[in-house]
This record gives sequence, structure tokens and C-alpha cells, in this order.
Amino acid sequence: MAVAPFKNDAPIDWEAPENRTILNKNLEFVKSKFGEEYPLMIGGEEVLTENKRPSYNPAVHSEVVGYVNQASQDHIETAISAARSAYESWGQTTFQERSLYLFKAAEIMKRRKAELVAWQIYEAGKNFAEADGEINEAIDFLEMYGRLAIELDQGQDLVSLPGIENRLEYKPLGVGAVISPWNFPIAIVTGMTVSAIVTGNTVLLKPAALTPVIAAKFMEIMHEANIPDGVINFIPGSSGEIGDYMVAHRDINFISFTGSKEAGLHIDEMAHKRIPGQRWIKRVISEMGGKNGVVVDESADLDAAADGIVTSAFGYQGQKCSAGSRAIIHENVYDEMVDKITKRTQALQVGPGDENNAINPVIDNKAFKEINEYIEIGKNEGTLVFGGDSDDAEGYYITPTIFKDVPPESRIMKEEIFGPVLAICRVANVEEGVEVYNNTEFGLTGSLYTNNREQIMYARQKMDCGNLFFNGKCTGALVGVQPFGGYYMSGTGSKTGCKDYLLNFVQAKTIAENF
Ligand SMILES: NC(=O)c1ccc[n+]([C@@H]2O[C@H](COP(=O)([O-])OP(=O)(O)OC[C@H]3O[C@@H](n4cnc5c(N)ncnc54)[C@H](O)[C@@H]3O)[C@@H](O)[C@H]2O)c1
Ligand SMILES: N[C@@H](CCC=O)C(=O)O
Repeated sequence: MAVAPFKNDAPIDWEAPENRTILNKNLEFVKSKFGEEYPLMIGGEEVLTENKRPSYNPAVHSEVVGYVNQASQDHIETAISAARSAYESWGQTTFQERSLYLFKAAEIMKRRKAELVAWQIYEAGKNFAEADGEINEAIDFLEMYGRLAIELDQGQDLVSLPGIENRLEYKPLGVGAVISPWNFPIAIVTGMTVSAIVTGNTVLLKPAALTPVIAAKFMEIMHEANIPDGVINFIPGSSGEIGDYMVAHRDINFISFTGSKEAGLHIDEMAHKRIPGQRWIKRVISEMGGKNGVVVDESADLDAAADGIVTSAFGYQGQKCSAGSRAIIHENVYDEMVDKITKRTQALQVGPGDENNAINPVIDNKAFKEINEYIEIGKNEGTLVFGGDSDDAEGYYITPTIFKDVPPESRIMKEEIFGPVLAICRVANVEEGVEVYNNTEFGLTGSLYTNNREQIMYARQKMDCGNLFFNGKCTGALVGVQPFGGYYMSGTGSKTGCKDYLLNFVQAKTIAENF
């Protein structure tokens, strides 16, 4: 099958007058849908349950974006049966047939982009560029995994011998649980789900409790793309009620998880206990948290470095696994850099995403409290340079906060805060900077700003992370361009957005036929 070469979907400037008019209409449309109810989807059937959970607008926390039906353990049983039954035929289709559903879904997402941006703004608390970037990422995953699946169909080239034909083919694993976080509610939901199904598996999709309405929109899109019943079963629900039950279930073959280190490690442990009658070892693909940072040398372009630090630390209020919440700066440019970072941060407007402010609310009351606790910890560990205040009267707003002179061993230099808090640390040289950078249990993203080639070569070897950037921010990896994922306590090292990732969801079979 001939397919056009992959191209990342282009960003849209929603501030441009003609686009702003379209977006405004969609913001109004989405608001008119507030408070609607979203069912489970099991075997292609909509299921309503006794228990419905509201999802709120973090910018106006009295507003309910939607009510989402919650699955019980009985629903998990029904969903696993539906997925297993759908697997019988879906697992037999070719990679090419399956990829067509992804290409179709990509077209639908492109058509509904303005509406999806509006849902992101209201349910996830994003501004125009953050929301737009995320939809692009979702579209890119569909386009990329569709193409890579077609390549997987060819198996692998093997050594050929006379009189014998050898082939290596990729087979699906079976039925999987896809468990996603709230912060990239469409990109990560899409990437995790479609990578698993395009390789022939069927899934139970459990979205995060804080942004399930956007996940329900993904389900609508897959339904519109005619995905067969039971291939994706949508089962929002409380992790206490259904999480362990699903992960530990005998009939689940694999778990694809993205979320916190704590939940990831717990799931890993649960999944690897064999249940009587279980015939396979469950595969766990885990993408977890980060404590990322930007190292700056005295030779660097300081304005570029300050821009990169501010974007990495405060983009989407620091609620990215890739967020650069540490700036590790050479002592000879330290004061100048602190000044540049502070001035840029002071210029960031705080307010709702539908007015396209730079800094929007954090996701909920729990995050608001936890981030404020870290700000209090920071006041004892370093010197507050800017921010430190917050207001939850209407939405969960926290001023982007900067601490300087923070020692490497302090908590705000080592723990993931997942909010708009930046810790700045002074070092004598780049070697020390890299040592401080490595001084966490994580290994996700990092940057070095320098104009010294030797330092680049040094950091290539020594900075321990899955995504390393030179003279650029440490967030916003593009599908296919910078395959994304970390190691150590940041995850199992798989890389989203490239062929390696699809290999997580298949097993290889070698077939030798003698003539
Ligand atoms: N590495 C990455 O690619 C990546 C991407 C996005 C977010 N993250 C990380 O995710 C975290 C933020 O997301 P979050 O707050 O949604 O994380 P979380 O761990 O609280 O929840 C993630 C998902 O796991 C579910 N879950 C929790 N416990 C479970 C259990 N016992 N069994 C089954 N499911 C369970 C949740 O309901 C949710 O759907 C941050 O740590 C962030 O760094 C990592
Ligand atoms: N892939 C995203 C981060 C996803 C985690 O939250 C980035 O590269 O910034």
C-alpha cells in the first residue's frame, strides 16, 4: 500500500483573526455541552452506570464539563470478554487493514481540531498553543503508527539459505489495559491506544479521572472511523475500584501505563504476580515521572537559554513529565541568568486558557495544595525570587515561582513537583552541572546550553536521560523527530513515536519451511 511520507501536523495560530473567530464559535459550542453525560463503551454498546463522576473546569471550578459514568469490577469482566471476543477477528486482520482506521481517525481529528482545542482549554486548563500542540501530537501518532505498522507487516529480513524459506512475523499479544494520565488527555490516550490496536491487540481504555471527557471525544472519533465493536472498550473508573482488579486479571496480556512513578511501580508489582491458569507473562510498558533540568554554561547564548528555561519550567504550568523544573547555571553567568529568567517570568500573564493567557490554572484542588506545599518547602531550601502566591477563589491559579541558590540535595531539586515551580542552582563548571543534573532517581529529559563542542560531547555521554537536547528546551518532543521516553524511575525505556514503540505490543514468530 502506498502512503504519503509522514509529516508532523502543522501548528495553527488561533490568535489570527480568522482562526480566532472559528475557535470562539467552538468555545461557545463546547460550553453549550457542559454537564452532558458520557457512557462507558463496551463491545460497541453504550453503558450507563449508577455511579457518575463530574469532571470540572479548573479555571472555574464550579463548572462541570461533563458527568462520566464509572465502571465497576463487573464492567471490567464484561469489557474483557468483549475485548477477547473482538480479538478473535481483529487479531487476524493485516497491519495494513488496521492502519486504515488510524488514517481515517487522523482525518476526523483534523476536521474537529478547533472543537478539540476548545475541550482541552476547558477540561485540561490549557492555552491555545498548548492545546493545539497536543492535538497535533495525537494526529501525528495516528499518522506515524499507521505507517510504521505497514512496515512491521513485512517482518524482518533474515539470512537466506538454499532449500529453506525463513520468515519472522509479528503477532499481537492479546487483550491489554491502557491506563493514561490526565495531563495529555488526547495525545497520550491516542498514542497508547492506537499503538496497541494497530498491532492487532484489543484493549480496555481507562482514562484519568480528571480529564475523561476529552478521552470520550477520542472514543467518538474512533467510532466515527468505524473501529469494530470491542476493539477499544472505554471504562473510566476509580483506580481503587477497578485499577488493581484489571491489572491483576488473569485474562489481561499486557498493561500500557503512563502516569506517576508511585502508580507505575505499584502496577508493575501487581502485574508480575502470576494468577493460577495464566499462560503468559504480562508485559508492562510504563512511562512515568521526571525531574528534568537545564544546564547552562558560561559560553551559552544566555537569552536563548533563559527563553528555554522559562518555557521548559512553566509551559502548561509545569504539568508535563518533561518539565524543566531545575536550572543549573555556571557561576560566571549566574546572576545575569537569574535576572533574565525572572524578567521573562514576570511578563507571563496568569489567567484562563480561553483568553489565551500564558499561565493557566493547575488541574485541581489536590494539585493546588501539593504545589503550594512545595512552595513552602522551597522557602526554607532556597531564596524566593519571584511568585510564591496563589488564588483558588474561582480557578486553581498559582503564580510561576522561582527559587534561587537551591542546594543540589534539597527536595525541590530532587522531587517531581508537577507545577510552576523552578529551582535554580549554582555550579562551578559544566561537569559539576551534569553531576547535579544526574542527582535524581529519574532519567527523562534534559538540556545543555553551551557553545563549547567538548562540553556537548561530554554531556552526550554523561547526562542520564532518555531525551537530551542541546541549545533547546527540554519539553515538546515531536513525534518521529524526537522519539520520547525515559529510563530509571522515569519508565521502562520505550520510545513513543517511533518503530521501537510498536514492538512493545507484538511477539515475534519465526517460520521455517523446507522445500
Ligand atoms: N513519561 C511520560 O511519558 C509521562 C507522560 C505524562 C505524564 N507522566 C507522569 O504522570 C504523572 C501525572 O499523571 P497522573 O496524576 O494522572 O498520574 P497517576 O499515576 O496518578 O495516574 C495515572 C493513571 O493511572 C491510574 N492508576 C492509578 N493507580 C492505579 C492502579 N493501582 N491501577 C490501575 N490504574 C491506576 C489513574 O487512574 C490514571 O488513569 C506525572 O508523574 C507525570 O510525570 C509521564
Ligand atoms: N511528550 C511531552 C511530555 C509528555 C508528558 O507529560 C513533551 O515532550 O513535552
